[in-house]
Amino acid sequence: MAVFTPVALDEVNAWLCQHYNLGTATDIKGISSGIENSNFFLTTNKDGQTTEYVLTLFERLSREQLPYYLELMGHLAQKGIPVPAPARDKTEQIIGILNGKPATIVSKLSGSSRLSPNADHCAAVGAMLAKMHLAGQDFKLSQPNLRSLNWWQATIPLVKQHLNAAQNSLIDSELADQTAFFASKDYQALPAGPSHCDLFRDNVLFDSSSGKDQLGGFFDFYFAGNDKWLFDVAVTVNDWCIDLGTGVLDQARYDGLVNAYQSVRPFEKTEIASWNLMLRAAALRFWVSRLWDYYLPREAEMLTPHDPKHFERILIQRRDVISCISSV
Ligand SMILES: Nc1ncnc2c1ncn2[C@@H]1O[C@H](COP(=O)(O)OP(=O)(O)OP(=O)(O)O)[C@@H](O)[C@H]1O
Ligand SMILES: N[C@@H](CCO)C(=O)O
Repeated sequence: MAVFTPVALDEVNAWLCQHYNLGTATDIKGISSGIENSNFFLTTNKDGQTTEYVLTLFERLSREQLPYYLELMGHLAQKGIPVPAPARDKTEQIIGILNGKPATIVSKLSGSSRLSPNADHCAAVGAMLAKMHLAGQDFKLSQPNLRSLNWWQATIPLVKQHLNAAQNSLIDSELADQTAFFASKDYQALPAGPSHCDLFRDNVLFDSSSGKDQLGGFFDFYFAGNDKWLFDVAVTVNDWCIDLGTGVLDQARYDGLVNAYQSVRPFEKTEIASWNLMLRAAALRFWVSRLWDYYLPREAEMLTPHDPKHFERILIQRRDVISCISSV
C-alpha cells in the first residue's frame, strides 16, 4: 500500500464529530492498494444507519490543487456519471485537515476491479469515458494536467542517471518528438476538457450483483486535468486493451473500447491523425512517472512501486507499430 499517514479510529471520530454531520465512525481500515495517497474505508453510523465512505489523506497534492479534482467529481456525479461524490462538512467545505494532511471523504462505489477485462468491459469503459468528457464540458474550474509535457521535461533529467544508453536515447528521442507534437497546429486543434488522465483497470469498478457485469464507476481523479480528450483515450487504451506481458494491443478489446467511445463522441479528423503520437505520449507519461517513483521513492508503511519497464516496452511498441483509428 500506501498508508503513508496512519489514522486511528478515535482520531477520525474526533475529526468527524467536530466537522461533519455524518454520524460516528465505527470502523476504519487502511486500503492496501494505491501508491499516491493514504486511503481508508470508513464506516459510519448515523441514527442507526450504517454507511461506507472512502477517506483520503493527500500526500503530494496541496490544498490549493484539490478543489479542481473534488469539485469535478461532484459535478460529474451530479450529471449521472458514476464517480465518487465528495461529502461536504458542516460549513459546506469539501476539504479538511486530518493528521496534518489535506483530507476528504467521498462516497464508496460498489463493485471490484476487472484486472483481466474482456471486450465488453472495454466497451463499457469507452462509452462512459466519452460520456464523462461530454459531461465535463461545462465544468467551471480549470487546471492543467500536472503530469504533462512540462512535468516530463522537468522530471526526465532527474531519472536519466539511472538509465542505460539505449534507454537514454529512447527517452530523449521521444521527448523531442512530443515537444514538437505539442507545438504543432494539429495538437493545438484537438478537442479538450476535463480528463481523468489515469483511467487504468484498477481505477474502474464493475458490479456483478445484478448477475451481469455492470460498470460500477470511475474513481481516483487525483491526476485529472484539462487536457486533450484524445490523451485520456490513449491512456485508457494503453492499459485496458493490451497484453500486459508484451504491451501489444489486443484487437478485440481495442475495437471494443474505441468503437464504444466513438458511438458517443466520434473522433475529429485531427484526432485520427494524432492518434499514434498520442498513444506514445500516454506511454511516455507513465514511463516517466514510474521511473520517478522507482528511483526517487517516498517513505511508506507498505509500498510496491510499479514496474517502469512495462511502459518502456509499451512506448517501444507504439513507436514500432503504427495503430490506427478510423472515423465512424
Ligand atoms: N470511491 C471509492 N469507492 C470504492 N473503492 C474505492 C474508492 N476510492 C478508492 N477505493 C479503493 O481504494 C483503493 C486505492 O485507491 P486509489 O487507487 O485511489 O489509490 P491512490 O493511492 O489514491 O492512487 P493510485 O491508484 O494512483 O496509486 C482502490 O483500489 C479501491 O479499491
Ligand atoms: N496508474 C499509475 C499509478 C498512479 O495512479 C501507474 O500505473 O503507473
